[in-house]
Amino acid sequence: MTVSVSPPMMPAHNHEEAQHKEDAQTEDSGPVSTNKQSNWKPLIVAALRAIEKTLDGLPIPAAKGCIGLVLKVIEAADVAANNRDTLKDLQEQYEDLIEFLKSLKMPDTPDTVRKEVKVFEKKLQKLSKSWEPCLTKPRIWNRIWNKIVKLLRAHDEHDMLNKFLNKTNQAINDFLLRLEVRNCILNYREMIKIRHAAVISTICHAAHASYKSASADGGRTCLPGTRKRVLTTIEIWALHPDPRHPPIFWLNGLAGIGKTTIARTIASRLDAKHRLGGTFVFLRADDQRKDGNLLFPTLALQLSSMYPAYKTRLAEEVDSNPSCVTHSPTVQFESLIRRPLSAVAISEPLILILDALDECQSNNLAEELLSVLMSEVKSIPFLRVFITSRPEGHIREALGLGDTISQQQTLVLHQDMAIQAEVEGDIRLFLQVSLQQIWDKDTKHTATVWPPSKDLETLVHQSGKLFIYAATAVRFIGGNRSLNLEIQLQNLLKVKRKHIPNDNVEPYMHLDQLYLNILETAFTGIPDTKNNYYSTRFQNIVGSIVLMQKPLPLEAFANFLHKYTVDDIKQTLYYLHSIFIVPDEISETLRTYHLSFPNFITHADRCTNKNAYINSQTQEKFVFFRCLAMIEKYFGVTVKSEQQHTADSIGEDINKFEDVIEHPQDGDQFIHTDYSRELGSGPEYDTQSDPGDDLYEFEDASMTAEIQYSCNHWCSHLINIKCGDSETTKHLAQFVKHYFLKWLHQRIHWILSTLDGTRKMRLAEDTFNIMHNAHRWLVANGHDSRRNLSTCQAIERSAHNTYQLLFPEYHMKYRFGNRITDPPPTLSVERANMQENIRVIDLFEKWRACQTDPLTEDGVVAFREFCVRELTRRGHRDVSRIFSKQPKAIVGTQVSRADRLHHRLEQTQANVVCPLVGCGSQFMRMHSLNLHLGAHIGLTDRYCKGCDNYFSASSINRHKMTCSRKKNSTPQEKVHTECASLSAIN
Ligand SMILES: Nc1ncnc2c1ncn2[C@@H]1O[C@H](COP(=O)(O)OP(=O)(O)OP(=O)(O)O)[C@@H](O)[C@H]1O
Repeated sequence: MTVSVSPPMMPAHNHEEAQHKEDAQTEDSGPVSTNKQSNWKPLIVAALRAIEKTLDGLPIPAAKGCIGLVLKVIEAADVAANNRDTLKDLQEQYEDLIEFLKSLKMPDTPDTVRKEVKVFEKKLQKLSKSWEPCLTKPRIWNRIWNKIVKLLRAHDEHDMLNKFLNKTNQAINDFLLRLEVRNCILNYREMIKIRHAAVISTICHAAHASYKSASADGGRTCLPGTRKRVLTTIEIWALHPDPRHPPIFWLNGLAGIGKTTIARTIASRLDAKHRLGGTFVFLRADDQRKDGNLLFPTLALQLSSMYPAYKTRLAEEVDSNPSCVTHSPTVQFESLIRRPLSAVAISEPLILILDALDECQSNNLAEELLSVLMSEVKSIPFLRVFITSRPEGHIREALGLGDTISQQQTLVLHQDMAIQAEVEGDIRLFLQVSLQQIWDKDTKHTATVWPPSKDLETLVHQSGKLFIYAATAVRFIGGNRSLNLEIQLQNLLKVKRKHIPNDNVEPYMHLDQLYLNILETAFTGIPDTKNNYYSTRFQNIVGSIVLMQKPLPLEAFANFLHKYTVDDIKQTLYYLHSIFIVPDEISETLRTYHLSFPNFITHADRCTNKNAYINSQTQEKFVFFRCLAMIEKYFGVTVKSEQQHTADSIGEDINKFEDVIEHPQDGDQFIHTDYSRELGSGPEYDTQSDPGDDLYEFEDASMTAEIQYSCNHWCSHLINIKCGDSETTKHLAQFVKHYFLKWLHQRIHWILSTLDGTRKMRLAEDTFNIMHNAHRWLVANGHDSRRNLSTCQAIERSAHNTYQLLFPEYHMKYRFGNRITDPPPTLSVERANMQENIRVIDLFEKWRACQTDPLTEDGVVAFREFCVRELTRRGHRDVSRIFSKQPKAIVGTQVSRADRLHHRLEQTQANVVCPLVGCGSQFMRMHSLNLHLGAHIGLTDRYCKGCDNYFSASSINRHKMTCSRKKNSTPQEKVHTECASLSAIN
């Protein structure tokens, strides 16, 4: 901002100005004389004009001419005086303007405004320069001549000044207009940005799927100097400049051979070159990372952080069709990857990485993802996909389809001769570097080379070309500082005959030996008898860790096991630090380093140590019983307050629901299933719909981690137990009789109180899968036992009633045992609309983002209009019907009974405060605030299908009674359930 405008672009500079002052002094010698002059002047002019008129027609032309001249001189003097005033005003205006422009040069002025100020200043300068010569007086030093010239030029100067004034005003107007337009554009852009950010934030994704997220071994990449050939091959493929180069690269190999480490190294190298589009590292122990449905949404989010144009297009796509995020992989790819990518001009390779695809929850889904990639990626130039997995049959099959030669490149780590020749050297280097580091750190004898080359060679040989061996060996030798390095090394080197399993063949023979060696150290000094305290403790602790569906924090795990303390667990795992990550903090999770260990220890052929071998049948039963015990403990003690809460939030219908289950009525539409036809005779569990597998676990802050685990996973342990086990059947029957309904109520409450539509459906689906699978397990036991039959019937009845409660319009179509994934589309639309209604907080946040003033009563009205606009834009039907006539007053808001109750309950522990000025109501949950805000703007979002009307939260209950009286002919519950279920959603 170096340009400056000088105000005196007028001719009245310096001496001129002085001259003016002098003139003014001589002309106006004081207030009195001025007054006199101004009083006399019109009289004189009038007299002269009268004389001029009387001289008309008289033969004295000179006299008339003289009078005319005098009149002209007087007029010119007036114009000149006016010019002086105008000039003065202009000067003042310029000075003001310059002051104002100066104030706009402050550091906090937005760049756009600075730009406009600069342009405006330049314009003013130009103006001043162009007019200065015209207004400058000739320098004549004679005062009389000066005055004469001034009088002669008075009219011209007047015109010039007028033009100048006009031009200046025009410049000012231009400046203001440009500022306003720029501001509007900025606001608009900002709003679009906020809107896009809000849309993108709704995309369901796996938060920790990127290669940068923490992993079990600290996210290590290949040790420099190792895997040179593999890395080069992959990099050449990835960065090949031909856009038609095979777009898919599949790296496969045995467990623990080092695929993930290679993928991570490639990812970090491509990332450094800005060629990495996104990564998804599948992991079976993580609910989101095992979910293939989240692959494309997660990659899309990662791509959007790379390309702004992609982000904009992605937001538009999701905004116009929000369901595309949860649709089939084909639709997801089209809407989330292909179309947004078309907004980006990709002229260099862009790589997506899918690591450990074999850990995707469902084989079918993995195949579907691969087939989408195989058919779609080739049509996007430069887009490439790098996939790693174990050589599983379904992946091999899926990648074997189609024109594989032109589409994909495959590298099999354990079969490629060149790589196999190199791997020994890599493992040697890895062992050498890692063990030497441990030695130097531990002993400070940095001059000694350790381990001796003979021992090193033995270790290299024993590794069997598996990196996992080398990595575990390094952890075994140096992972526990209290153990002697030499002794640990020697323990590893001794391969005992008994550790060579009978039928063990390559490739895991050496790894199994390593695990057996390590396990033996854990049993040192323990009597070799079966069922002693230590081996039972080992079985229960290690068995639970390897069989549980997801790792628990250390303390929660101890609580889950109940009879073992944190110290017991640490003691048991003391010598197993190379296999398990045992955290120091009890709040951190306890887990295995590598999946190869659970595979090993649960196979009797591989794990020949009888004390250590985990019989999965026995241990699954142990974990199942612990789950039931946890649920029993929770519902037996704490459920009372929870039930109160449930009844408040969902309405009384949950109690009616209980009645229906306990005392079925004639009107209930049960579909009595022919078990043999519907479910088959044996336990053919649908592993895809295993409750543990397809679960977005509900995290309830009132529950501890072990209780949450038990509620979510009890059935996934049940279905792994052999059918017909009488002890399990007995426990299951007890559970169904005493706690199943309470467990189901809890889940229904979760489902109904979940606002996120996808999550809601998932939770519902998982709840039905649990019921179906538990039923299947019982059916597989046969119906001969009376107890079995009644347990089966109780589960089936509960499932029907739950369906009726959740999907009242479609309960006739429900068939027990079928998947519930696809409720008819109209249902989804209606539910989506209801959810739109209640997203008051979302809307409010959005609205507040564009507001600066505090929210007054007018603000509430404006907010309500905003809601109407937004809901209409989103295609909500009958928006006008869901708002009452007047928004409620801010102070003393009448909220529903449930809100008031919440308010009262939550006064002690408020988390959120109503943001409206003068209200100040406090709530514990966003849900309650949401209801409350809805009440402020007069949202009547409770819908009754019985009479097709909307009601406010406070009047829906009253209406229910009237409505049921009107509809005597139809089953009362039907209407009530409808009202209740929808009101409960809110
Ligand atoms: N080049 C390498 N340099 C250093 N460490 C390595 C290297 N390759 C593998 N490792 C280590 O070996 C262990 C096993 O490797 P990784 O997890 O990559 O195997 P994987 O083939 O992906 O196994 P899985 O198929 O079971 O997932 C890890 O602890 C890893 O840190």
